[in-house]
Amino acid sequence: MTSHTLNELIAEGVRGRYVLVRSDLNVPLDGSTVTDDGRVKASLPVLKKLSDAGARVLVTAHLGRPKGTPEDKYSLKPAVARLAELADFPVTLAADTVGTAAKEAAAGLQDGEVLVLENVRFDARETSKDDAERAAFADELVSLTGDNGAFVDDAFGAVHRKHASVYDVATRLPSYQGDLVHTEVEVLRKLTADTQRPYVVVLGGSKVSDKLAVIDNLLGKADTILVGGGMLFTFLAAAGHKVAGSLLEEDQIPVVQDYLKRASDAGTTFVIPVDVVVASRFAADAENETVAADAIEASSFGASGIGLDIGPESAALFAEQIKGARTVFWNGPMGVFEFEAFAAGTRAIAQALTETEAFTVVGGGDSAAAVRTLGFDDAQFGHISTGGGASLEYLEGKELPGLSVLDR
Ligand SMILES: Nc1ncnc2c1ncn2[C@@H]1O[C@H](COP(=O)(O)OP(=O)(O)O)[C@@H](O)[C@H]1O
Ligand SMILES: O=C(OP(=O)(O)O)[C@H](O)COP(=O)(O)O
Repeated sequence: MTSHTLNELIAEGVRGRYVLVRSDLNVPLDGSTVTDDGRVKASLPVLKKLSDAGARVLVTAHLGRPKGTPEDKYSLKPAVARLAELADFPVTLAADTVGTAAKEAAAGLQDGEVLVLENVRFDARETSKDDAERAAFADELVSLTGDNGAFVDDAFGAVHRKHASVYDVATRLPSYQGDLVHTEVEVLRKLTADTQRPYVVVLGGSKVSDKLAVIDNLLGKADTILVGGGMLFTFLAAAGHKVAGSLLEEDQIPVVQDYLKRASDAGTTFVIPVDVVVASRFAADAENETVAADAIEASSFGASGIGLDIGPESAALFAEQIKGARTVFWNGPMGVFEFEAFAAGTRAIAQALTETEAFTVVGGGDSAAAVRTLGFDDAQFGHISTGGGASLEYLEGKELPGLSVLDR
């Protein structure tokens, strides 16, 4: 199956037409400062193409995980300010998503102008499991496009989400694949069609249950899974160890125990950290010490210690696996890399990826941000993907709602 492309839409003619574009502007922020603008830069080419062709562009995007109601800290303002700085075409942000402000701004849009609607997740219907609720929100988004609108999905990072702005709008408008989605899918398609072994998957980050879910389908596909970041504590707990105040999803312990049981039959080896950097509290200047992974509660911080990075022995163990691999996929920082004291594990893994002969893919908003803020260059990796969860689910072989809905 194939999707229609942005170039086809442009060839059809878009001057004066409203084109709804789903972009991924979910950038990491420090207050209102964008700490990595990778996703903004990646979203720019499609918006420019449409603007140059004279379309009236309406952009939908999310930031963070607000609870279905407006919250200033999840406003798209910083991301859109950065977009406007980088763009050589007019970009503005509507004060709401489908309310009076958005309607008025959309109605006044001129050819070649880009209007970003406020965070779609400020409306609970965006992520609702109820089809009718999502449909009602999608109808409101689509109504902003008049009677000759089109939809372009360029938000690769969100193609695994069956959300109104990703999925439902595509069932209502002529829909096209954006160039970013196209490029990302091409790289991952080649990777899955011809995976060179050993195939090592490195998992970390803080979206623990999301990432644990993908392991199910990676068993048997990956030769080795290196477990770091927030999810490592659920693995340690599954092995019977205490993890003090570290990030733990207790309800996931049986899931992990099941994975550990099935792993050897499936031909997949898990490598779990042997040491952990434990902090007195979640802060950049927290006291910290490195302890054995099975003795987190024996650190001087006792039951209140929080594991914020993998230790140096674990990093060396992981680096060795990466060096012996022929394909490496990495999603999720090994620790809280935003704090220098807890960035060493992530830095060591990034370094190992730059030194291996393997084809390397780094996926995820924060993972991409980590390699850049730690001083690495995009060119040192095979591919830096804007989507972590999305690329993992693609590699699992799962059908992604945001992609299949574009298939004709
Ligand atoms: N041990 C840990 N405890 C808490 N948070 C962690 C830990 N290790 C990593 N993180 C956090 O995980 C976040 C990134 O997670 P995630 O969103 O899953 O990654 P990505 O965006 O690359 O998919 C980072 O902000 C990092 O600080
Ligand atoms: O940041 C994102 O995904 P990622 O952390 O898996 O790379 C995407 O913007 C999707 O966000 P979501 O995981 O809140 O749906």
